[in-house]
Amino acid sequence: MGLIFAKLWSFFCNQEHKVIIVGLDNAGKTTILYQFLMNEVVHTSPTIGSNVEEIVVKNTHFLMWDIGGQESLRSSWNTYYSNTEFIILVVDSTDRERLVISKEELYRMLAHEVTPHLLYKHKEADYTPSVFLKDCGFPPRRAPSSVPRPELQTVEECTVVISLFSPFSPQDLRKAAVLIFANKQDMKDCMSAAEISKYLTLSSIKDHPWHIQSCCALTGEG
Ligand SMILES: Nc1nc2c(ncn2[C@@H]2O[C@H](COP(=O)(O)OP(=O)(O)OP(=O)(O)O)[C@@H](O)[C@H]2O)c(=O)[nH]1
Ligand SMILES: [Mg+2]
Repeated sequence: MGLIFAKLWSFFCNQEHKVIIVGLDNAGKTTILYQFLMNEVVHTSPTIGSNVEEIVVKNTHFLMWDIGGQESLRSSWNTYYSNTEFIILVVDSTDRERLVISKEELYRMLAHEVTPHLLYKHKEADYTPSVFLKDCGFPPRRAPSSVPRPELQTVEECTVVISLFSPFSPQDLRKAAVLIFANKQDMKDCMSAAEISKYLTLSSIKDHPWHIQSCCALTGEG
């Protein structure tokens, strides 16, 4: 009996938690990732695609995805959403001009779900369930290839189909907690976490746990 509990305990303790690190280009995401991993500042160049690292904190494993923040890459952030438990949004606290874009990206992300355009596309002949599931953010290996194309009319029907094929919810970020890093606090004239929180209207976020933290990725403070 004790052995079973021990096994269950180790199974849950060793579970991997998926974290995505998002934010505009130059916000400091990659610097933060490697500060977490190595307690060091690494030389970075703009991330094309993503970096992924596993970080273990007190026997809890986190799979951290650092996703490139350039404008052309932001439309593919949603391909990283499936099974995400934590979102880290990194904001460059000196970048007042683009805080509005960070805000737009934050709310676009939180509103992400199976959108009607997927349903519309589904009516096209070559839009197979595997393509549909892939568009919903599931890895290709989870998408069944041999099942016939179901006739889906509503978001609810899609949700049922997806729940049959995948353990994940199509609204992948629905339960994700959000941590906002107000980075570059070492810089003169940077905005405080309180200012950023107010501008991003974080208090209006009711359906996700969230927290804002000021930090400096260069020193590891915060
Ligand atoms: N002063 C200061 N500079 C920082 C801080 N964090 C990151 N930087 C610098 O900001 C620049 C961009 O950092 P990155 O970590 O590459 O930014 P990123 O968010 O990964 O950018 P993309 O990969 O293009 O999305 C680098 O020159 C970093 O050294 C910080 O806390 N303070
Ligand atoms: Mg980067």
